Amino acid sequence: LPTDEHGDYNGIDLIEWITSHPDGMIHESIRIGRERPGDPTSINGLFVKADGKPIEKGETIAQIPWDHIISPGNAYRNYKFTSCKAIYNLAKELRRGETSSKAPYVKYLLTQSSGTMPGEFSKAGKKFLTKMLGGDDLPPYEETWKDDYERMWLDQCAGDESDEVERFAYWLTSSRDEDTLMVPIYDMANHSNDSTKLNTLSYKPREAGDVFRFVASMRIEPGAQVYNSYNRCGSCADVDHDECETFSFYKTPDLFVHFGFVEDYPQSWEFDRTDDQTVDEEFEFCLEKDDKTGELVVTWEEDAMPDDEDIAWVKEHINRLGVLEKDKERLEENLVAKSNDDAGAKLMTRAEWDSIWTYHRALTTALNAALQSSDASRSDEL
Ligand SMILES: C[S@@+](CC[C@H](N)C(=O)[O-])C[C@H]1O[C@@H](n2cnc3c(N)ncnc32)[C@H](O)[C@@H]1O
Repeated sequence: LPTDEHGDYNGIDLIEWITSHPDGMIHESIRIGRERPGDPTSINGLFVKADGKPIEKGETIAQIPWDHIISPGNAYRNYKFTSCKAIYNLAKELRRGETSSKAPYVKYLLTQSSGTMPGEFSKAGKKFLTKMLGGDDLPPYEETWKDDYERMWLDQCAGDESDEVERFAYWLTSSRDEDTLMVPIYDMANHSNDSTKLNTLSYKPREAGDVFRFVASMRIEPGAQVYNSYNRCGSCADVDHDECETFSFYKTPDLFVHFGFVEDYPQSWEFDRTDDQTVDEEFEFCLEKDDKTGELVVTWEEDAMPDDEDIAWVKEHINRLGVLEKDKERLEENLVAKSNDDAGAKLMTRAEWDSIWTYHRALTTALNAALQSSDASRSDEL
């Protein structure tokens, strides 16, 4: 793959391929690469060149022709969110590799690592995540993550369990597609819902054959990162409906399931104390960080405040998560494989371990913030 002076992928081949099509366009100020060029620990994404012109509000960042998108073909409908055909088509292109008509994109996709989503974890990783969640007590709830691949791909799409390319394609679409479309360049934008950072809007093709457009929703300064929202217009978003062309109601735990990372603030949480569907036991809130004080602020969904039983349950989980953390060193010794090849039924990879503990921190923080906020509003009522 083409690289910059630091040896980081720079997407020049992708940009040339897209702009060589009459309908293709990439803003001249766009840079593909690492957040901190040359630092392999920093994330890959889309940026405005430090020495480039700003991208003005309303300007097109990227326009991707239909032929350059991996899609379900004529079966595409812009209101459909899943498609077996799309995943089969992606697997077909991945197999073609260099000979694919979409080779610059396919070659980049083939460099992506697998195993980052909880549903892809080793048996030991899944088991420990389940333990951390108190069985099926805390989100993400098991039915949303544990057997996703088996239910969605093997059962619903009649996928082949022994086909590693199909498996890779399935997980790639989980973390990169936009409602059944794999869209080059656009899929390099990382996620943020921070209103000072989220700087784009996206417009899907109305029908097969149309282009995909990615547009600046505010001026983006040289050096800044271009962000997309992976759960735009969800419950914590306070946005104009015109901005909900692409949308999702995923909450923070769902992003962890589908993308393998814990989003920064603002976050959205929903806890369901019982699995009895006939009783309304959920409580849900948005969690934001106050820019000035740095304090966390909880905003409760209307009619979704916790009651006394919920609060006792929250305390129990905070306590349980704390006890687990005290045992971290011993658990690490017993559960983390020295090399990824040793991961399996008994041992998990280092990356799985780290990811589970990042999520543990996020859960503990969210539960503590909920507890404090509920205590504060109760004492206000007295
Ligand atoms: C659509 S891709 C975005 C581009 C990707 N970073 C790349 O290198 O090609 C989605 C993946 O990027 C990563 N990602 C996106 N936004 C992130 C964020 N705010 N924090 C951490 N990782 C993020 C996650 O691994 C996610 O599964």
